[in-house]
Amino acid sequence: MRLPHGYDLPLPAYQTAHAAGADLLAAVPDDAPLTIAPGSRALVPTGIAIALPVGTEAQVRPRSGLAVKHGLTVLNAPGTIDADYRGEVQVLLVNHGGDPVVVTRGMRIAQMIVAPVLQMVLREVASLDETARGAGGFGSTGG
Ligand SMILES: O=c1ccn([C@H]2C[C@H](O)[C@@H](COP(=O)(O)OP(=O)(O)OP(=O)(O)O)O2)c(=O)[nH]1
Repeated sequence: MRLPHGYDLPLPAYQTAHAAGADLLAAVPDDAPLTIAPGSRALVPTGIAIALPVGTEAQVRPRSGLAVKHGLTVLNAPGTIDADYRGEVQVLLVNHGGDPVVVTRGMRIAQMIVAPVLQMVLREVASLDETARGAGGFGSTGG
């Protein structure tokens, strides 16, 4: 689904045949680009909402090019889009560079990866002795 302010933008797309992530576009207004000052963060709209298959998530990850060129990355990377979330996908950008970064409409700001999810079913035990391994770690096998 495209939200009203995202209508004229292309949908996120894979840039190569086997790319893991589809690039997310900034859906800031044409006449109101967003300037992110050094050390600041901004929640950037993408104009899209998605319905993921049950048993999957989408991860919002940084684009390496923006990180190396501008110090721009995703603050909460990887951002988690839950399968039952139906709101707008947003990208929390942070500017770790020394110069302000201007985010314009349609700029490829991050990438979205769909991945499988397993939910835990936790079972409480009274003691670690009930488990085959116990608490051994940090070289306990002699390595
Ligand atoms: O980078 C992100 C991360 C999350 N979300 C949306 C989708 C996700 O399903 C929802 C909640 O995210 P999360 O569980 O990480 O946030 P929370 O702080 O635990 O919020 P909530 O209390 O709403 O679960 O916000 C985004 O649009 N972009």
